[in-house]
Amino acid sequence: MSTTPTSTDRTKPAKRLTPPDIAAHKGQTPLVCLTAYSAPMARLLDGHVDVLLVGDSLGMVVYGADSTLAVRLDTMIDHGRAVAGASRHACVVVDLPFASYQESPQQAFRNAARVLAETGAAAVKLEGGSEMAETIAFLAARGVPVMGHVGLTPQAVNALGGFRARGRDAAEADKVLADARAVSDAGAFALVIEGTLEDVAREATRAVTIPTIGIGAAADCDGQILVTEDLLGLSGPRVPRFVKRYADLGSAVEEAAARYATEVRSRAFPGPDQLYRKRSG
Ligand SMILES: Nc1nc(=O)c2c([nH]1)NC[C@@H]1CN(c3ccc(C(=O)N[C@@H](CCC(=O)O)C(=O)O)cc3)CN21
Ligand SMILES: CC(C)C(=O)C(=O)O
Ligand SMILES: [Mg+2]
Repeated sequence: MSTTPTSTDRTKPAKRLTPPDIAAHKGQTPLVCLTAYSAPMARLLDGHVDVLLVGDSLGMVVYGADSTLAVRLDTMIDHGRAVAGASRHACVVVDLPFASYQESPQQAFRNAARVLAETGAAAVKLEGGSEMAETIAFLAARGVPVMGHVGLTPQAVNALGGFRARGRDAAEADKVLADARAVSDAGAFALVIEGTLEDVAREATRAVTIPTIGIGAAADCDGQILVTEDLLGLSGPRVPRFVKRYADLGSAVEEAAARYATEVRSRAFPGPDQLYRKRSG
């Protein structure tokens, strides 16, 4: 008897979205993108998103640093492997961390190749515009799909003087537009535009041939991304303006911890169901 495969059929591998599938979304329905750093989160999000980004924001969100600068390539690879292994539908993209690609196209290729080979992810993301065009072309020509990232580039926090929105004056607006064009022309398959004035992000989206993925950018972008912990209420009281909270899991975690603490102290936990006892009778 033959059976019709359904989306819940786990006997066949699901067709995972590829970088070319993502690129084909230019001007189509918005791309849904979220960050994931762990296997359980990847499992929960995978059926709902097109892209899972293993972002170097994990340095701030998971490891508590005040910038992304100290994140190591090995850390990105460990988290990338967890996310790629626990997902089957989304296109998994891993951020190249600070100082793992800025030195030369050769350095970028060596480290991006490790990411693809050791994680199972399909693509890397790197920050920067015209100054990274040569590197993006070098990787793209050698089998490494690249997602770009312009506007507010957190790895340049020291050069930018803080996590502040870009494109506020004419010179900055021109720079973001030129960067977006350079990344697209260099052969990136998609482009994150972060923390950029709405008009500028909208114009950049019109100016490039690849999908733009906004975060604090514009609803007109070809997709949107947020840090998952931010929208779940798990990343602290102060979040960037561009975050919308869709749940308050922080409060749920605190309430669960408080109930557990009460039950341990009163010896209500563990109860009979949580203990190994000889069968009676
Ligand atoms: N949890 C988290 N969410 C993020 O979106 C995120 C990270 N971490 N870490 C890496 C980068 C850093 N990002 C940030 C961090 C802070 C602001 C921020 O505080 N912005 C202020 C405006 C500051 C100003 O203009 O002076 C804001 O109110 O949005 C923005 C982006 C975005 N990325
Ligand atoms: C916020 C996204 C775009 C990112 O680069 C990250 O999570 O590191
Ligand atoms: Mg990042």
